Amino acid sequence: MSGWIAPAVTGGYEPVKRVLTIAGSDSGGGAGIQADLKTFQELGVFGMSVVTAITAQNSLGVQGVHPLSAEAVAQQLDSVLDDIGADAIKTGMLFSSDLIEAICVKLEYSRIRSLVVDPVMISKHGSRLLEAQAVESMRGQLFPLAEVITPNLPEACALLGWDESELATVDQMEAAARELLKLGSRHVLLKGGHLSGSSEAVDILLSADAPGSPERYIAPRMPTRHTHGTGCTTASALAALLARGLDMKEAVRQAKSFTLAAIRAAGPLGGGTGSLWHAAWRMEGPSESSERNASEAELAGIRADGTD
Ligand SMILES: Nc1ncnc2c1ncn2[C@@H]1O[C@H](COP(=O)(O)OP(=O)(O)OP(=O)(O)O)[C@@H](O)[C@H]1O
Ligand SMILES: Cc1ncc(CO)c(N)n1
Repeated sequence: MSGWIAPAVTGGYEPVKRVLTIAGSDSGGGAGIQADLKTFQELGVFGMSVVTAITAQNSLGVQGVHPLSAEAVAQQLDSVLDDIGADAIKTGMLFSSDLIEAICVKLEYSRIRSLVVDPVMISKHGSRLLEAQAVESMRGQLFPLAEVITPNLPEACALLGWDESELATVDQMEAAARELLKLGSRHVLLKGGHLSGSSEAVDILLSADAPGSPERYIAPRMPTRHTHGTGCTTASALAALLARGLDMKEAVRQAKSFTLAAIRAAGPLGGGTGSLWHAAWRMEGPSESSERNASEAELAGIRADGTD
């Protein structure tokens, strides 16, 4: 709690929540730190950033990756956590085991409860954003600290050692979520954006409190190629909403809805995969209402099915 009361996106005044992203910079502005900070601002929390790597990146791909030293990352973390503090933290591109180890030392010490780990590995264009040998550090050291991990399908396969053909249906997604939960996080949100041949975008939430009861979140799949930054946006929205005190199921519902609105409004910036428009949710809800209630306004189109 920051002790700072400010105008809230939901109307009225609220204590300001502090949310930190630990991630890579995307020069094109669509993913990484840039997507995270835009999302935080839209969802009414105070955004902060610890940069792990600079990428030279645009809609066509990743042209360069320049990691920072573990010392530079640890120093940024100290600067933020020793003074300002954080109500939630989201991690994205962490690049190497050296960086993961340095980050885990600080996170263990800070005892942050709402840690959202987006296990970023490979960009949509196929560039490595996490060294292959760092996958083990992520699984073994970072996941047990996480409130929730948010892998996409290729990341889930890499984490479990599965072939992608073994993760091609929603039932297989539920089986994968059960295996991912064994890696030590309190929740798993397995994102189905990469599930081909489906008219729906289905995500699975599984909680350690109810490991036999997966929850399906179902949205219409937007027929667009402009999806750069969907994963970063979902995970940072989740961190912002958890910081604001929503429970996990409601936070997932609203994070998915926020991302869906941003995908719907995404456009052709550059010659390749365009980026999301993070301000879109403002236009989709009943903006005439001063009691702007995201759980109704932003949820048009999202279904949550308990499948116990
Ligand atoms: N075309 C689409 N229409 C609707 N929702 C989508 C679409 N593509 C992805 N999503 C949703 O966006 C969210 C992010 O999922 P996705 O699997 O794309 O993440 P990702 O692969 O990690 O993204 P990134 O490219 O940033 O790494 C999920 O909730 C997913 O269901
Ligand atoms: C810096 C960065 N983080 C995450 C992603 C998601 O793939 C990306 N493309 N770039």
